[in-house]
Amino acid sequence: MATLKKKGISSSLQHISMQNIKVVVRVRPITHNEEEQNVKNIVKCLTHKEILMKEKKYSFDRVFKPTASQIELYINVVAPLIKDVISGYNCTVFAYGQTGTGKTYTMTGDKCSIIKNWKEDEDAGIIPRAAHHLFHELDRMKINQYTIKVSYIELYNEEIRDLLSNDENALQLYNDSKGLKINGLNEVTCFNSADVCRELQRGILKRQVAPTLMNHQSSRSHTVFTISLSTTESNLAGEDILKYGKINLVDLAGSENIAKAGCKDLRAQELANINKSLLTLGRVIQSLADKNQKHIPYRDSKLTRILQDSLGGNTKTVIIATVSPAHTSHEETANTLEYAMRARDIKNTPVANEQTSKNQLIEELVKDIEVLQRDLDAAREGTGFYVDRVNYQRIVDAVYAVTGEEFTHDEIAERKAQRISKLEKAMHDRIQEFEKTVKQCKEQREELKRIKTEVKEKEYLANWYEQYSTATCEEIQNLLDTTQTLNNEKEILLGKLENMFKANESHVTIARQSATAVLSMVDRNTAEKDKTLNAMVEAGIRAKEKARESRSIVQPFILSMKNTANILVTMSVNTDAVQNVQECVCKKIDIVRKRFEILEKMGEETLTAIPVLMEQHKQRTEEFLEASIKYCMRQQNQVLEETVHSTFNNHDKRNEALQTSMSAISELGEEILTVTRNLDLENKRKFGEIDNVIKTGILQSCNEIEDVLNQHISDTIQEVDTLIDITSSFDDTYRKFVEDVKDTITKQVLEKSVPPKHAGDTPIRKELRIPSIDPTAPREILLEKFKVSLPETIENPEDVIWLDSSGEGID
Ligand SMILES: Nc1ncnc2c1ncn2[C@@H]1O[C@H](COP(=O)(O)OP(=O)(O)OP(=O)(O)O)[C@@H](O)[C@H]1O
Repeated sequence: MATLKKKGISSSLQHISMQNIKVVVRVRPITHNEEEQNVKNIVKCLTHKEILMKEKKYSFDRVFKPTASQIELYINVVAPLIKDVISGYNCTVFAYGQTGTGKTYTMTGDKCSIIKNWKEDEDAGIIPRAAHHLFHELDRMKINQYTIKVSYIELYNEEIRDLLSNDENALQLYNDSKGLKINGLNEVTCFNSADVCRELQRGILKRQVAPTLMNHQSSRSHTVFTISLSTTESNLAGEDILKYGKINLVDLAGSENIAKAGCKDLRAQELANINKSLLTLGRVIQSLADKNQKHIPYRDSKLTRILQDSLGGNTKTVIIATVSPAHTSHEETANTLEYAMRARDIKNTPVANEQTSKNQLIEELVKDIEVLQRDLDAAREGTGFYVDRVNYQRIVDAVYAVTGEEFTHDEIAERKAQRISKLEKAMHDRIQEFEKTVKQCKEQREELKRIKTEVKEKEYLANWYEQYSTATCEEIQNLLDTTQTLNNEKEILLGKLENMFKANESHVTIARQSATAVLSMVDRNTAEKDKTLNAMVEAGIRAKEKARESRSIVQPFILSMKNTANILVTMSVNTDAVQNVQECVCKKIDIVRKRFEILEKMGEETLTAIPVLMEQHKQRTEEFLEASIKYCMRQQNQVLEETVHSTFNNHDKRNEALQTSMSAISELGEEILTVTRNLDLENKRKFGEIDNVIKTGILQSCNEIEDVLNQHISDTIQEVDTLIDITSSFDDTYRKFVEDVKDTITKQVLEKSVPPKHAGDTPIRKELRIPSIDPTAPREILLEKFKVSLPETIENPEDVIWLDSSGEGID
């Protein structure tokens, strides 16, 4: 609801002064039509305050020549009012004049477009410019808390229509304790000047216009565009103070006579109504100007009721009288100027609206609610329309205060009846509206029911989808977890594989080093063995040489003995000679004894040397064994196995060589034995011959020599046999050692190089090479027979790759 009356006066705070309404005249330029019709200019602007028409001079607050721009008029007439509005004043600007003189042009401008700056746009009228100026000024003054609302009404045929509402029904005027109000008026909040312009454009489109002879788009109605401002500021006490101000921008319909305007029939009736409002306005102005006149006929027209406060009230008012300079409009121009001159005498008492604090406002609203509550209670208790007695008295007092008239009870009753019938009509309309609404509600309820069912279905589906998506998400999560686990396991396995590869690589390196070490040790050992064997062979050779030496020693002796025997045979009779021979034999025997002593010593040396050699060999063998086992512990993989295998092959070759050597030694021993035996036989034979020759004396010596020789030879033979046994036992020990080493290496290698078995792994099949084999022979029997050759226990024949001697598979 728009309040058109002052809320009250705070006399202690406000400076009250009477001031005349400001009246300005604007003369429009001669139009093209008028130029073509050779219309004469009868209006002359003498100064910026005086105008001359037909030798009559008129003075106004300001005169605007035809060449005056829109902005010039705005700055001089309206701009000062914007600051007043912000200060809490109500202001009104009228455009009054004959049709086609530029009222609408002045108020809104021809295009009525949204302007960017109130100082710049050439064609903009007062309303768009004022809107921009107001927002600009609030901004400049740094007032942040404000609300701007606009309303736009049209007064047409004495009916008020809301140009910002879609409702075509006429609005009712009424008075309440705070003044005149328009029931149901739409007030639109605007946040910038563009919003204001948009609302103005919307209203203009609804405005009643019709072509007349004088204006092809003549405004047939009076319009009031109101911009209301409320600001909130804190006072010194820190209290929020609300300030209100507004500006009414009034574009009146043209003031012309019916004949000139060229209106007929309905238009004539329309014009009569327009003129009624304007005539009442004229009378109100006349009455206000006449200081003796007490009754001001505001109530004679709605226009004057609405503008009551702007004419002789508390508002700051400016009237812009628009005139045509054409001689053809002489009469209307004179009327307008006269009209305007009279208006100059109207005195207003501009007072800023009372500033209310928020608390006051709340109190007022509470009071309003109480009033309404009382009316409501009264209405509930009886039939028809009831007003609370207190409220009724207030209404009567308010009417008296506004009109200055006191009504009789009959008048009041009549007015009340009128009002009641109006209210009943309104109620009837409301009931119809209510029924319509109920029907709509029912339809909407049905629709709501349908929507609810739909929503339930959708909810069910949504739940289902949610559950399904949750389950799917869980499954996906599980899959992701599984994938992650697999990835982790894969990573671990890859790591293990990598470690295995690295370990294998290092195993291969170690195995190669070990193999090299083993080979070198085997080589060393073989060299030692060769050395020992050589020493033994040398010992044998030396024994053989000793035997040969013995033989060479014995042979001359035997020859000597033979010669002696011959001598004895030939000279047996000569005792002296025999005696000499005996002496000589004795000497020879001494020599032989000495020689045998040497021989014996040599044999002893040989016997002493052999245990030393054996001990050395044993020691070296133990060292070798120890070192070999130590190295063999590091054997790790297949490469080593192959290496060892090849090593064993080489070793077998060495064994063969050893065997050959042993055979040679054995043969040598045999040879020595044979030679010794032959020597023995030869000796026996010789001694037999000597025995035959030497019958006494010498025979005993010869027997002794023979015994000594036999003993020596048998000792030598025994030594050689012992040597052979030792060699043979050494050979066995060596073979056993090699076998042990082989077993240990194989065991270690297999233990280390066989990768850990996993479930699902393909069993590793060992290669088993059988030299001569019947391919059809049962594998179990073959495995049983040859499993001793395998490095590890294998129960299943399927785990073995069967190869023949050439390495070809026989599976
Ligand atoms: N001061 C001016 N400068 C230029 N053109 C003007 C001026 N005043 C009026 N006009 C032009 O005159 C024509 C009529 O003006 P406008 O419609 O504003 O008259 P009006 O007084 O509002 O008429 P009505 O009362 O019939 O609505 C328009 O085309 C307008 O552009």
